[in-house]
Amino acid sequence: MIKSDFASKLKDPTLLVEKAFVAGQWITARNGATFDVIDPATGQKIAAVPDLEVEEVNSAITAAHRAQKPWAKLTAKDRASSLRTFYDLIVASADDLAIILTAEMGKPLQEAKTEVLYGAAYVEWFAEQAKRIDGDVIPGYQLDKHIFVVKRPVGVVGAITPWNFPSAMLARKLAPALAVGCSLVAKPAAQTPLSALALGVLAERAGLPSGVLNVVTSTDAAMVGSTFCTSELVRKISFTGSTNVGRILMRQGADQIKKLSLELGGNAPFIVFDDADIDAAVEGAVVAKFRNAGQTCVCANRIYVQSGVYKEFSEKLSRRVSGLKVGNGFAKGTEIGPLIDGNAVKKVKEHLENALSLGACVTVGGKSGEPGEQFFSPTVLVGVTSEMKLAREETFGPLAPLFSFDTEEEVIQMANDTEFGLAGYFFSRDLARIFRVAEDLETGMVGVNTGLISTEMAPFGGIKQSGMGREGSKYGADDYVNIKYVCLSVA
Ligand SMILES: NC(=O)C1=CN([C@@H]2O[C@H](COP(=O)(O)OP(=O)(O)OC[C@H]3O[C@@H](n4cnc5c(N)ncnc54)[C@H](OP(=O)(O)O)[C@@H]3O)[C@@H](O)[C@H]2O)C=CC1
Ligand SMILES: O=C(O)CCCC(=O)O
Repeated sequence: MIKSDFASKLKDPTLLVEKAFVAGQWITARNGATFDVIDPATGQKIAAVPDLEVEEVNSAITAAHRAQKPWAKLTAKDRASSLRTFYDLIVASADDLAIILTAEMGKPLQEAKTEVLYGAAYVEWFAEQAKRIDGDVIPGYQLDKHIFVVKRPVGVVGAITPWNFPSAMLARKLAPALAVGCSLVAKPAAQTPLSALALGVLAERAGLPSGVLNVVTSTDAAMVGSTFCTSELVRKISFTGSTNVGRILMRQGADQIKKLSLELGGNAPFIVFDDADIDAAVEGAVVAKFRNAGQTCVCANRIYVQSGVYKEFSEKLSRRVSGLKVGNGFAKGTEIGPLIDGNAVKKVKEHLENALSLGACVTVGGKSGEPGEQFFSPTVLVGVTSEMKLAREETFGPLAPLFSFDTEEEVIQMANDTEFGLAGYFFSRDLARIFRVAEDLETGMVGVNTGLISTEMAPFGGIKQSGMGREGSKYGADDYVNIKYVCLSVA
């Protein structure tokens, strides 16, 4: 049983479950194995969930397969109505879901609530879109030929989600999948299974038929991934996480030409031109860099500042960052929570030390271990160059490195000099430049004069090694349907 403090804060304690959700049943592992969920702020165990094995993952896939066709046979309006009920339940439980999220992942409570509502917005959006999975009629190539285009659900979807957005990343996969008539088996990150299980509770309450949504928990992510990829019943994998694991899934899915959506790592450039509103650029940089303590795939990883405003921008950003409050996500006013684990802290330290050894200087931050082992103070680095590790690798932590540049041409070349292409940001007031740079950045998403681009209404996704497919918007359903054309001969 859970005895942690956070559990006593819940208005509805039944949202906190320590069982997996398979075929409409809340199950333990057949061999009784469990694994611990740890609060990254305190290092304390907060729950233990089943450590499922391959047989149980296959049971979930079979259940999803059994449930899928009857679910797809419902009218779009009926599916929309179930999703709308699910959305209403998520919103009604947002405070509790945020508490669970902060406890397992560490982000500040207010940010956790924002994430829960952001995820819910995908459910609402796709409840609306469910009724708009329109086909087409194309003029025939002969007088008797009539060409109808219909969109059919791909079938069972295997979804693998990361720890950094444990609620929203699952919501934005399950919402389009269920809206178009797919069923889904979700595997949340082992570090953050509780938010996904809580969504399972609400899906059940919303009356989603058994097996339409399953949540399997396991420490053997490689087993779950390969089971999804090799099962003939799973027709599509939707993954958010590291580029490395994305590659593994692509290789494993190759034999069956598995349909894939991959939302992978980024190395986002954030550019401040001489003509920018510097105060707005500072605010944009704080959001783009320090949201979720820098643990977001769209976080600014490389901040390029034109030489004429470098001093002003670095001073203003350093001042602003020095005011950010670091602490336990449950503490009032906390803006930066802990990093997810010791490896995350190690990576930030490594990037920092490498940059310092090559000549960079810290203007603010640079310290770890306060108020706990997994905390890292928000840091600004000046004198950064492209030889440093942080220019090539995603830091995934609260480290803001400031590069200097002189010309637009030079910065576009620097910004695009990466195998990643997820998000890019820039600040400028020159309209012609805005169009040029927005077109020239090799990324799937561009924020102009803003550091926040995430919304359920826009197509989220990357190019190059940042992945394939889009989540959200009217395009988001495309990844979950097959296009079929019917050629009808009526003379
Ligand atoms: N695009 C993004 O949003 C994210 C990017 N990242 C990047 O990746 C780095 C490492 O983070 P990490 O959490 O290790 O990311 P991973 O890619 O390892 O984890 C993401 C998800 O994939 C699962 N997974 C791990 N290995 C496999 C496998 N062989 N087959 C199938 N699924 C697998 C994980 O399970 P489990 O947790 O149980 O191991 C988790 O559910 C970060 O520092 C960051 O740079 C990380 C998270 C999100
Ligand atoms: O880091 C991620 O994988 C998700 C990005 C969150 C968002 O802004 O949608």
